Amino acid sequence: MVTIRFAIPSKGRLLEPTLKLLEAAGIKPLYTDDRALMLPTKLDWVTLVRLRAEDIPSVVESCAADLGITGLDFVKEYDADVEVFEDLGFGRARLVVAVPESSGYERVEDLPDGVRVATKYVNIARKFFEEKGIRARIVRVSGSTEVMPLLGAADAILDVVSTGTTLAIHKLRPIATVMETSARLIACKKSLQGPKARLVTSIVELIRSVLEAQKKKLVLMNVPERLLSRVLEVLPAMAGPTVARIERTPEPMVEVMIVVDEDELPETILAAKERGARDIVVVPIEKVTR
Ligand SMILES: Nc1ncnc2c1ncn2[C@@H]1O[C@H](COP(=O)(O)OP(=O)(O)OP(=O)(O)O)[C@@H](O)[C@H]1O
Ligand SMILES: O=P(O)(O)OC[C@H]1O[C@H](OP(=O)(O)OP(=O)(O)O)[C@H](O)[C@@H]1O
Ligand SMILES: [Mg+2]
Repeated sequence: MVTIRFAIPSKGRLLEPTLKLLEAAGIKPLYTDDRALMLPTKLDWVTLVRLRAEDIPSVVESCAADLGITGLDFVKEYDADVEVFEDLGFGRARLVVAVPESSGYERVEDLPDGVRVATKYVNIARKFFEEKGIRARIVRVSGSTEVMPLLGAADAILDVVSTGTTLAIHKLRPIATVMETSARLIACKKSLQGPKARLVTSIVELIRSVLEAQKKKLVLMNVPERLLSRVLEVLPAMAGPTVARIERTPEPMVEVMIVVDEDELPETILAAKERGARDIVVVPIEKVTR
């Protein structure tokens, strides 16, 4: 039997949202065991492999795992030649260069040659400073980066920022954004051809169907039949809506059912209500398969 290996982060920020996404897509581990690094799933042709997020790009590049979920930052850091699919909507952050508030540096261009930059993104950092024409000395760390300037072990850092709290606590100020990152689904290019292609593609589709569903809601509303055409005017112009007659009401009523993008939801509901829709119910959608 052809089987697929799917690499997922073994810990940290990406772990929970990854498991939630996979579960929604129907890829659920048969059991949980913190020590087990390979986990069979309900789909007997998919095995999950638990790896450090930063090791996933190279493991997927070599096809040792066919698919993986990791941050775009690590794909870039390891310069992995993998297929990168869309944003999964979590693990969103920026990589920034930050300096001590007291340093007086305002821009990257102010940093002198020989500046010591602590980071775990050593390749991204080298490239960034090279392109800026600054001869930086990269100090490799594997965590706790923000404390390095306070210790005197570095003059600046290049690290992940989301709320900015960690920078602020350590009296650091961002002076440049190096890249935006978020969690991505990645695949080995060779697995997208050949005997595994159909299976790998079907997992990509399963995950896409969950992502697409997250952006949409099913909206149900009751509308007096005489106001129907006015309500329909303000509903998004996708395929549909479905209109069903409601039996045994004092005045003729219909139920209108439509799928609406989350972004358009508030205006759609308000406008429909203004034109006479009532009992508006919004229902989450699990999957959208086309
Ligand atoms: N504060 C944050 N907000 C959003 N995403 C983040 C944040 N910190 C890290 N990430 C992203 O999470 C992914 C995993 O990062 P990392 O390997 O540092 O693991 P972690 O979740 O921080 O756990 P640990 O550092 O304990 O190993 C990376 O792609 C990174 O960009
Ligand atoms: O801008 P903020 O919201 O403060 O987030 C940024 C922090 O988040 C990450 O650390 P994490 O919490 O993953 O801990 P770690 O240092 O163990 O990786 C990252 O390394 C930063 O330190
Ligand atoms: Mg971290």
